[in-house]
Amino acid sequence: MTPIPTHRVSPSRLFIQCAYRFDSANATNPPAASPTSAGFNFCGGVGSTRADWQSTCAILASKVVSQQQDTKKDSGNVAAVNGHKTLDLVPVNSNLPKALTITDLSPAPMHGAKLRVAYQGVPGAYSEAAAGKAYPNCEAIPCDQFEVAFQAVELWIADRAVLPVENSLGGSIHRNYDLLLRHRLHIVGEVQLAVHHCLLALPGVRKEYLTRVISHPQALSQCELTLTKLGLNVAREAVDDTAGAAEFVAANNLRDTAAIASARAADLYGLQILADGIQDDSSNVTRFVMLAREPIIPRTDRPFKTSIVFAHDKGMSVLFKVLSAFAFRNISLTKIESRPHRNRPIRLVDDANVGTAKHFEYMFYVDFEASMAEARAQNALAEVQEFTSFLRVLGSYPMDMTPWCASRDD
Ligand SMILES: O=C(O)C(=O)C[C@]1(C(=O)O)C=C[C@@H](O)C=C1
Repeated sequence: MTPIPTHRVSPSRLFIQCAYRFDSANATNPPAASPTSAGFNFCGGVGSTRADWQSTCAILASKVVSQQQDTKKDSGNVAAVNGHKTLDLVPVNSNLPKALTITDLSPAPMHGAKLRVAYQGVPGAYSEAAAGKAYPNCEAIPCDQFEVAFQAVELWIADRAVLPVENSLGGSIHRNYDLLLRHRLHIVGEVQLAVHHCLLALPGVRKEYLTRVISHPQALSQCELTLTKLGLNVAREAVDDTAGAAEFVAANNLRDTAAIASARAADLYGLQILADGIQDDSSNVTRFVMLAREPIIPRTDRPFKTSIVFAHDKGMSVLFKVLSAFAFRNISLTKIESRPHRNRPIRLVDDANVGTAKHFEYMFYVDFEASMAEARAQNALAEVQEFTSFLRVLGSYPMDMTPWCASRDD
């Protein structure tokens, strides 16, 4: 069997300060939670008893309601952008040149050419298709590792990176959650892609000849049951990306190995499709996020999502308190993920001199359905900061609302 090469992993570098970073190192001087625009001041410390906590929650909930009513009253020609109100005072005259707005400045730098979008994999990878869906007509730049896609943006080789974060069958792509934290890029969008896997082999090869199936680990796990149903109880080996697996089979003229990849990969690398639609569920979908060096300006005129990551040191029911900061403001959470805290994996808890218990420490990633331009989101985060030792907004970005379709031509 031809061994599968391992790829180089480049070291990480360059850190850019996050525009929305709330850092508990500055906890004595917390950032204003837009108190003037919302008529709502940041709530101070929360008492330690259950009664204290419940009454704080009740106060918060009533303030949120009155704040929402106030916002409705003074809407009119005043727009709230990131907690600041802007007035539209100039009468419209269509003959005059239109003033540039902040949103004209925030989209992609175009270099007079196509937007350059880095993705992990080689042409034919699903990440390439996601890049095309997110930015039609972009120049997709293949990268051998996720880390390299991050660096391509950090070093201005690319304008955006597109990164898979979760799949409806395989779950979260944990490595990318860790990378989001290690790098300083901002999430500026999301895109969901129907993933339709094919079993690919050299022309003339039959299923009976196969001794091995290779693909990206996510693709292998998404097709696990179907492979067994097809009688392919052969070795399954993980490689860096699906299209790379197809390319490898073709380049090495392997007649005993099949790849799981897209129909486009079959075309590109001259392979035949032995079986079509081999994902274990026809509604197999992967969610990708788009990353940029600068955040986009959050808006309120369309549905937005915000992604945060936080950690906490100690305290009772911290996770409950954090999640209720969203619940009391009717903000829906769409995702929660925990990852081991790399810098502080474990915490020792003194148990009244009897002994010490060890607790694992985590970073929590939460996605919620609100824009950072909304006072309710700003207030929720100001409150979350009270309970956490670290809080970072990874991005506030438009939700992918495109109707989902399971077809291969999606
Ligand atoms: O290997 C590819 O083609 C990829 O784009 C990566 C990836 C992933 O990481 O999940 C993307 C979508 C599919 O879920 C399978 C693999």
